[in-house]
This record gives sequence, C-alpha cells and structure tokens, in this order.
Amino acid sequence: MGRTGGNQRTYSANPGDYKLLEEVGYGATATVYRAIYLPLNEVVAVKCLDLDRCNSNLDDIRREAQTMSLIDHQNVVRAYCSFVVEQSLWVVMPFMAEGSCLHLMKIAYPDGFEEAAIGSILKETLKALEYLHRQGHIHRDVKAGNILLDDNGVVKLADFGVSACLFDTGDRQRSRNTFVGTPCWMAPEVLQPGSGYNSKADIWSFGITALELAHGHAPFSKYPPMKVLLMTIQNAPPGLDYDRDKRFSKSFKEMVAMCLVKDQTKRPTADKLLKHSFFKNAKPPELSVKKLFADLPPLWNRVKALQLKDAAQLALKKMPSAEQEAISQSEYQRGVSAWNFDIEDLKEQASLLQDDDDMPEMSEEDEGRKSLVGEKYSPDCQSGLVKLNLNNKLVQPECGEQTSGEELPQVDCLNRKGKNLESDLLESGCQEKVGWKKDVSSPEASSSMTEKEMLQAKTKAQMLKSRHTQSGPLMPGAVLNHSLSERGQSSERNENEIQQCTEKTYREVRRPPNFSGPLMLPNRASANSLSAPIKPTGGFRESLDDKSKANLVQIKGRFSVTSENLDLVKGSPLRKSASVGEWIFESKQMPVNQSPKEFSNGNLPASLLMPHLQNLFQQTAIQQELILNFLNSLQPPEVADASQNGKLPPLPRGSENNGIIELAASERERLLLIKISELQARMINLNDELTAEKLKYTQLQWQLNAASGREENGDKREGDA
Ligand SMILES: Nc1ncnc2c1ncn2[C@@H]1O[C@H](COP(=O)(O)OP(=O)(O)OP(=O)(O)O)[C@@H](O)[C@H]1O
Repeated sequence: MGRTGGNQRTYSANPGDYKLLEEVGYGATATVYRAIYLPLNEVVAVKCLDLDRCNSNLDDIRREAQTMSLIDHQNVVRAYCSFVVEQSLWVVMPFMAEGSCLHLMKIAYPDGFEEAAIGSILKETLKALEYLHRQGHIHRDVKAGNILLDDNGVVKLADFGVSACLFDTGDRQRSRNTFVGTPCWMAPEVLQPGSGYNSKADIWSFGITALELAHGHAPFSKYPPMKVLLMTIQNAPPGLDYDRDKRFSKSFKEMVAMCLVKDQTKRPTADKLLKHSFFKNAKPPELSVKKLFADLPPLWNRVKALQLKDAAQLALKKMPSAEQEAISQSEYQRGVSAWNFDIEDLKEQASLLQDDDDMPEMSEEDEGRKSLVGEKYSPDCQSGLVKLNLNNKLVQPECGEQTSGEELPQVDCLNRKGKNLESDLLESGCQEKVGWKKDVSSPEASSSMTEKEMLQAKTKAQMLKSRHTQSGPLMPGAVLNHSLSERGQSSERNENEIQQCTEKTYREVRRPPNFSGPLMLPNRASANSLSAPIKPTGGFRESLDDKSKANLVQIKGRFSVTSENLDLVKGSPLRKSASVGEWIFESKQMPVNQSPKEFSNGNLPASLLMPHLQNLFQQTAIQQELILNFLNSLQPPEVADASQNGKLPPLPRGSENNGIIELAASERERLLLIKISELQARMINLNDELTAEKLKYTQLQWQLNAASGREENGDKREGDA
C-alpha cells in the first residue's frame, strides 16, 4: 500500500525497494533502521514492528498506521507508508538524523539540557500536541524518547503505537482501560480506578517530560512500575524545586507546575499552555537545539554504544532481587515505553502491597517539606544514589531522584521491612554518610562519580561494616561490641570445650589459651583458690612445668597429681587430700566404718582380727614417721624449695624488695604456723587414736590370751575325762 509523504513523493509497499542499513533505535515492540528508499535514493527510517510482540490486533495496528499517514504537521513524525513483511509491520518514516532526546541525554547530557534548549524542544512538542488534540487524538506516550531531532534542529513527536482517538467507540474505547504506556509519565487519572481521562493526560506527561529534559531522567524512573503507580497516585506531584533547581527560571517552574496538577480539570490545554510566557520567550530550535549535537558521532554509532552499555548493565545485575529494578531501569534507559501491563491487573497488585511498602501519604500541601528535601539532598543525589545492604542487594535510591515531591528517603525506610536491626543500623549509617552510585561498576555510574568519591564511599562502608564484624585481635572495644547472642554462643562454645576436656584424660596436651572468646576470669580465679576445683582452661596449665604436664593426672586445688607421685602412693595406703594436700589414710585400706566397739566384739575370731590390727599399727607408725619428716622439712632452705613446687607462695627475690620480702616472709610464717598447728592437732588426734588402738590391742591380746587359756583348760578337762 503506497502512500505519499509530506513531500508529495510516493513510497512503495515493496520491501525490496528498501535497503535497511544501521539500527538507529529500538523499543518494546520495534527496531528502527536507517534505510535507503532505492527508487528515490532517499534516506528514510523504517520501523519494523514485531507483530508477535504487539498486544493489539492487526486491524488496530493497520488503523494506527493509517492515522499516522493522515497526520500532517511539521512537529509530528508521519508515516510515509506501511506494509506487512512476514511477521512484521514496516512503517516508513522520515529519518530523524539525531535520534531521540533521550538518547542524546544519555550520550552527552546525563543531567539534562540547558533551559534554552528545553524551551525550544518543549515548544515544538507542545505544538504537535495542540495539533493532535485538535484532531481528536491523545498521544498517550509523550516522553523524551519519543521526541526526535533531525540535524537541522527540527523537533518532531513520534510513536503513535499507543495513541488513541477521542472519537473511538466500542472496543477501541474500551481498550483505553488497558493502558499501554510508560508508568513514569502517566497521569494519576490514568492510573486511578474508574476515572476517565482525556487529552489532559498528555499535558501531565508533557510536564513529566519537561522534568526529564531538565534532570536527565523522569521522576521515579528508578522504581518498578507498581511503585511508580503508587507514588504517582499518593504523592504530591513532582516539580522543579525552587532551591535545588536554581538554574531554571521561575517561568519554567511555573509552567511545569501548571502541567503537573493532579486534578486534570485544572490543567491547561495545549493551546492555552502555548501562550505561557515560558514558550513565548523560547528560541527557535535551529539556534538552541542544533548546537546540542554539534560534536557528536553519527546516530548509529551512539546507539551501538548505548546498546553495549545496556547489555553490560543487565549482565551485571544478575541478582534476582535486583532484577525488576534493573529491568525497569534498563527499559527506561532504552527509552522503551511499553511495560505492556494491564492497568487493572496493576491496580489489583498494588492493592495487595503491604502498608509499609507503600509510599507515605503526602498531600499537595506538603510544599514546605518538599523544599526541605530539596535542600537536604545535594544535586549529587540527582543521579541516583543508592546504598548497599549487608546482603549486597541493590535498594532504592535514598535521595530525591528528581524533585522534592518524591520523598525517597522515607520510602526507602519503609521498604526495609523485615531486615534486622543490625542491617538497619548499618544502612542508616550508609544513609547518613555513604553515597553510592547505583552501580559503581557501570560506565554510567563511574562517569558521574569520581574515583576519589568512590574510594571514600567504599572506605566508609568498610568502616561501617567492620564495626559489625568483630573478629580481629582482642580489643576492649571489640569485646564490648560483641552482641549478646555472640557472647552467648562463645560462652556456650567454651562450656562445651570444658565439658569435652573434662571427659578426656588430663594427659592430653591442652590447646593454647584462646583469647578470642570472652575472658574466663572466674576460671582463672578458681585456679588460685584453695578450695574450688580448677576448670581445665589453658592459662593455669601452661604455667606448669613440662614434666608435670607430661605426667599430669589430675589437678585439685593448688596441687597437681602426677603419675610419679601416684606411683609412690600406689603401694601405700595413703592418698593425698584433695583440699589441702595432706597425706591421709585411704579409707578402703582401713575399715574405718567399723567402730572400736565392733573390734572389741568378742565374737570375732583372733585369726581375722590380727591382720587388721597389725595393719593399723603399721599405718599409724608410717603416719607418725611422715609427720615427723614433714616437721623436719619445715626448715628455711627446705621451705624455699617447697615454694618452688608451688606448695607455698614463692619468696620475692632481690635486695631492693626488702619490705616486700619481709611482708611475704611474715605471710609465709603465718601460713606455716597455721600449718604446724593443724599438723600438731592432727598428730595429737593420731596419738589419741594410737593410744586407743594400743588399748584395744592390749584388750584383744588379753581376750586372746583368755580365749586360748579357756581352750587349754577345756582340752585339759577332756584329757582328764
Ligand atoms: N524516524 C526515526 N528516525 C530516527 N530514529 C528513530 C525514528 N523513529 C524512531 N527512532 C528511534 O528508535 C527508537 C524506538 O522507536 P519507537 O519509540 O517508535 O519504538 P517503540 O517500540 O514504539 O518504542 P516504545 O517502546 O517507546 O514504544 C526511538 O526512541 C528513536 O530513538
């Protein structure tokens, strides 16, 4: 189907007449090529729409193309002709050599254009809208990605893929409920249930486009569609901030504010808006727009560079949780308009969102707060700062993306549902101090963040992180900063170690003291105590000499029992006191539970009693000998020796410590005296016991003699008889 273009030339519907050259653009459903129309040797653009990817039916698409071809305005990209090629619809258009405003910003103006250029671009676009509205059309997809520029600075509004006719009836009218478009640019009434919309929806999108051209990106552009929906409905409308956007005129700010009024009836028509002072003073585009791309490479090379960059960014964002945002971001960057969601589905999904995931209600009266936010967040924040949480997830930007109305920090706080306190603390630290570009490794991010800034941000983040991970050498701060649970775990671990140690034989060589866990002061104290059994921690054990360690059998109080002294004890009825270390009788060696009364029981045969008594006598003799030896050993040189064995406090050496020596000596003397008196008391007891035993022995002897005398008498009597 051939049509004539504005230049009155005829373009054939034969795909063979078109030689497709470089790819100059791509969207949700289409790829656009620079092409040569061979019969006329004229450069054109061919948009190849993939019909499989289009939601609309073929008739709708055909009608759309027809509409486009009937449109005739210097600021609207018209279709020369359209035809189906296999699964594609080809739309032939004039080639706009400098591509879209979005691509231009992405390549050379990431923070937006200057006001003069914006004024010109917007004025031309508004002229196109005025024309379309007059013709009964709603464009429905006004955005920088659809504003095309040619090399003369001519500005044209493109892409009628989602446009609608106000005079549509039936199915097409109903299809307006299933809005296909770009959420960031959508008017609240388009997103709101039940509310109808009209050409004023384009005026809202026009206002958003103005902000996009001013900042390099649309408000909320970093958010997933559902969040954008909620923000658009619940938040105060975005706008140019009086403080933050100082570089822009009051007139520009006013014009934007007029477009971005939630009540569509209060928005001006395109016709009325064109009369605003901002547009009256706008320069002709050939003056203000043409210079924007003066030094840039050809469009197809720019597009290729952008494609590579997008691909790299998508590859970097492989984490599933960041996927949605990554796609959202990427789609935006590519200038794709169609998320192709059903508005009713989206509204339903939005109603299921948790309260605390929602945006805080913010009325239009919150202007004061808006300017505060604008002040608080530096222009740096415009380029989309994000913070990184403990799980390395990308989270929402913390700074106002675009305008004060976005209130992003609050959104972010509310969105951190379910994270633990530590994460929150860390994140709040980041919020305070650390500005991280969304993806520092991406070329885009690195281009807007100096290396120094990145390094500082990283260092700060590491510092914050290190406050949480206390795993270095023992430091008071670190110990104090251990969380309760950590401490609990540590002490539990040590308890377990202790338990295991006690179950093992004490011959095992102990682990060196572990100072990374909590200090075990009570255990160490118990090592010095006279009564409490020591827990086998490393510290005290390490102080024992190697020989003792090698033969260590048991530690009790201040004393260690080695296999050597155990051997000595083996053949002896004596054992060492667990508490004070004296040698005492081993109870099993002597039936102490048997009272002297029982011994004196005349029913016991002498053959049984004799060994016991002899044993008792022997033991008492040994005891006596030991006591005497011990008393003899309490001479000064031996005392010093004894202290070497850890039995008594060691004497400090050195002439300069005379006072201390005296003190220590008197202390030792006092201890020795106590010891002596204890031993003397014990000796007296033992003597008493010995006397009693001797008495019993005598009695038994007497009884024995008496018994043997009776036996002799009996024998004698028997013999006599
Ligand atoms: N006539 C043209 N001349 C030069 N470049 C063009 C032309 N038409 C479109 N482009 C480029 O191709 C890109 C995609 O085109 P278009 O927006 O029409 O595709 P789409 O699939 O409908 O996209 P969207 O996802 O925005 O609906 C544009 O952003 C623009 O950069």
